[in-house]
Amino acid sequence: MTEETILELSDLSIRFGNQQVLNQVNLKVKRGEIIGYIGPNGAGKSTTVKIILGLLANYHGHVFVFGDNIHDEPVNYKRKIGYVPENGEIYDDLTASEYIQFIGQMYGMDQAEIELKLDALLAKFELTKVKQTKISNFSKGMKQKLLMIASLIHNPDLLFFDEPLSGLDANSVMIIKEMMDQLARAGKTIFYSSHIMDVVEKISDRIVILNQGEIIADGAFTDLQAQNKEGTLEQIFNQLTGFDQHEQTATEIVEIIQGAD
Ligand SMILES: Nc1ncnc2c1ncn2[C@@H]1O[C@H](COP(=O)(O)OP(=O)(O)OP(=O)(O)O)[C@@H](O)[C@H]1O
Repeated sequence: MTEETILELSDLSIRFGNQQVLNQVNLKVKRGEIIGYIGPNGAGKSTTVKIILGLLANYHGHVFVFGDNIHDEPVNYKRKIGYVPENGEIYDDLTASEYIQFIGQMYGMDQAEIELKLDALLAKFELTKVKQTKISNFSKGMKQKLLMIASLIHNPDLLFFDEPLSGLDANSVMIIKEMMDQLARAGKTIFYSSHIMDVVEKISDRIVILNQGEIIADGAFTDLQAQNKEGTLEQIFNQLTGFDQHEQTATEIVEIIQGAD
């Protein structure tokens, strides 16, 4: 088993105005790892991914992908990356086929390979019938499947999945979870962000918890369990992020909705 580092963040920091959004984040990710990158809303998860993808430049520290500093090698590494964004920008006026063709061409794939993989993947995701349909007519789950195809068509080595299961039905969720496991075993590295704790708990080799721009836990689920009193990832997460008010907050919301007597 190789110990090759695929991704390294070294003292990664960024601020927006007065807000320190990432504060000296250090992380090394090995080939074949599935990293569950989790944290409360606003913790800085998407910001981390955007920096790694080269979409934000005003950061401090260093980002190494496949061994190269992305500051010195800003384009080449992107060919081997796949990305499912949380709120997928998808070109509604294109058909499913046109969209995937466009993505495949962007990655420099040849036409025959795009066609072959497109048809095969559409069939597996049960989208063959809508190959020539405009994306604006797709359901949420259908769009999500198309984003998944777009992120994988060029056989990337490093995948960023931000809530990839959003809107998918139970059968599709099982396929994607199994697919991620098999991709990792084939040597792909997956950086997985989600708020669905039981999925993160089951699928991740390693869980990194980000809170207010800082890593507050990093280890296998069993390590996190050993270090904390709580049992499930959801409980560990709530304990580490200092949240024990869910019942009280829910009660107050219900009171507001119902109005004071
Ligand atoms: N371009 C920007 N300009 C100003 N502030 C920003 C910008 N991008 C992100 N932020 C702020 O940085 C913080 C972290 O945002 P980010 O989207 O990284 O959080 P997140 O952990 O992905 O949250 P969520 O779980 O809600 O998706 C938030 O307070 C957000 O308002």
